[in-house]
Amino acid sequence: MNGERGGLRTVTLTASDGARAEVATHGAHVLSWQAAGDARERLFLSERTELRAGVAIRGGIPVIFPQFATSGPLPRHGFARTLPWTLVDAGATDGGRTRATLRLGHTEVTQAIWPHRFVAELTVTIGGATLEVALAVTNADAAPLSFTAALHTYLRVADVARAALHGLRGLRYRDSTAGGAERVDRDDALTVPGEVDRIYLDVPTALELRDAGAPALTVDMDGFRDVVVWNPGAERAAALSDLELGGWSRFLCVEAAVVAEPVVLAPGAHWRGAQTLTAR
Ligand SMILES: O=P(O)(O)OC[C@H]1O[C@@H](O)[C@H](O)[C@@H](O)[C@@H]1O
Repeated sequence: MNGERGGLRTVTLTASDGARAEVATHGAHVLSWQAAGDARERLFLSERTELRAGVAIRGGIPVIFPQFATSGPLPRHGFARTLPWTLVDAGATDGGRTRATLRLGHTEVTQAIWPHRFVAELTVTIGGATLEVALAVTNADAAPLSFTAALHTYLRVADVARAALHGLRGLRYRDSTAGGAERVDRDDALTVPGEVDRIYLDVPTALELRDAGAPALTVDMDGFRDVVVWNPGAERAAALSDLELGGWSRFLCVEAAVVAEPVVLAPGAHWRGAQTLTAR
């Protein structure tokens, strides 16, 4: 079902079991998700975010492509999150779930700053307790292309100070709050005492977010090797003009990512990465 939110066109997906998600064509951005039989909103969306063409949305699931953060010459986090995508398919799947696919290809605008021909597709599938978001990229050029990417998922929590992310113990991470210093996580669970900005490398297992105010949520990755965990903390959040007062305490970003080693695609080659959230 097509609609509008702010100044953006949206597609609302409703599965037969009542699961629901809203996706803006701008950025192929998932704005909202509710699991079947549970009215709780699972994603955080800032009350102060702008919803208009060309502007990055604070919350939901920004699609980061073809550059993570400032790791290259492109605008921070690439251009996919601020460009219009095209809805190419929506409807029920054979398994009784509901899905929508949006596409972004090269244009004069992208080629002016990133001289590659590509097709990116984002497929959002809901049903039961899960939301699956899959990013697929095809190199439509005669030369190899390389990119980094992430699904910058803002998971809603009641209070980030009482939330804990399990499954990272023993893994290496780059600490972006310490100039990218590499460390090994020795904690039973990641908690958020202040700013957290880490790139975990080669994450082999599912993660579980436990939040004192809501049932747990698991995050599964397929094709994405890394996981970025980010929360600005109170001090840095104060400088984010698109985040409401105290908003930082109501989310933890857990981002399926491919950052440490860029994906390199030969001409005609294809890559796919997916993140599945499951409400417990
Ligand atoms: O404010 P932006 O551009 O949406 O980025 C938010 C954050 O995104 C995270 O992925 C990065 O690790 C952080 O360093 C960054 O601050």
